Amino acid sequence: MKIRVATRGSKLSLAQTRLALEEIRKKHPQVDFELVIVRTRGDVHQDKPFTEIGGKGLFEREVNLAVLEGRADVAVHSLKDVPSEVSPGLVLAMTPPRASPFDVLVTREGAKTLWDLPSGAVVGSSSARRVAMLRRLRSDLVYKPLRGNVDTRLRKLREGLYDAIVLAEAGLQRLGMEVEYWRIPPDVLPPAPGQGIVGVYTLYSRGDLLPLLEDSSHRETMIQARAERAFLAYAGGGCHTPIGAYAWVEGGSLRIHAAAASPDGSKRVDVELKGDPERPAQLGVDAALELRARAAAAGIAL
Ligand SMILES: NCc1[nH]cc(CCC(=O)O)c1CC(=O)O
Repeated sequence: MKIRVATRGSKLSLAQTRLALEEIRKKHPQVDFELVIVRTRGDVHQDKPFTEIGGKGLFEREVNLAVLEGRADVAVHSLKDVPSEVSPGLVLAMTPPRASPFDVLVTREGAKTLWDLPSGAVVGSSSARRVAMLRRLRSDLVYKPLRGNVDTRLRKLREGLYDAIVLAEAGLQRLGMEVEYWRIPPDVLPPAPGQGIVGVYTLYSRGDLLPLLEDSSHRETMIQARAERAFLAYAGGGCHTPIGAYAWVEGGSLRIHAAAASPDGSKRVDVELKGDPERPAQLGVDAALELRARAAAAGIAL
């Protein structure tokens, strides 16, 4: 049996895709894979703002098109980059074990904390979530947009364009980068829903593939993925709303922490709930509705 795998061709995408395929192969050594590398508009225009080339999630949709058009059987994504409404017809069928869900601060001097940066220091990030949540604690720092792949971002830091940058720990781990950093506690900066999770998507109708994918999937990661994705779908955040959520299993129950902030960081609301690991989507929805109510009461527009 051969599975055609649609993926972006960046170093990080290929590392993530390889990880997912290795996980499937552990259970199903007879399966062969063929990569279908999709060169998306996001790979061609690295430096333009998202809004100019079609908005967040566009590149993932271009990869999904290969599945929808029958040029591939599955599509592999970094879950946090998949828009809240996934392309119609596709289901999340498999996730390898999650890497770190957390964000890290990399400064030019190494592993310095947010509180070690001098007033006026320039922090690079294009994420509304990262900027708003950090601005809340350090409104005296200067936040500047920063795009590009992980290598590019680290290069811009080394070149002195920034004093510090914020990255996903998962990206650094998967690329095997040896950089010193400070892991930002999740209560300071709640992760993006799905951060650190790789998702393998296929069509609902692929009854021939779904069982094979499902039994290669890492159970706890899939529970986290379902809770965080349901949260995202119901939180109603546009791509520029600073929201974060992280679900984890602890002592037999499923927990979720979610937060929303105003873009300038002046307001923030948090929600922590416990639920049944057998019903992860329910917990995600509950957390989203509770967060929306608290955000509305605090005057934060979601
Ligand atoms: N938006 C870019 C992106 N998409 C996925 C990752 C790696 C982390 C992950 O797999 O969630 C990154 C890099 C980053 O945010 O620093």
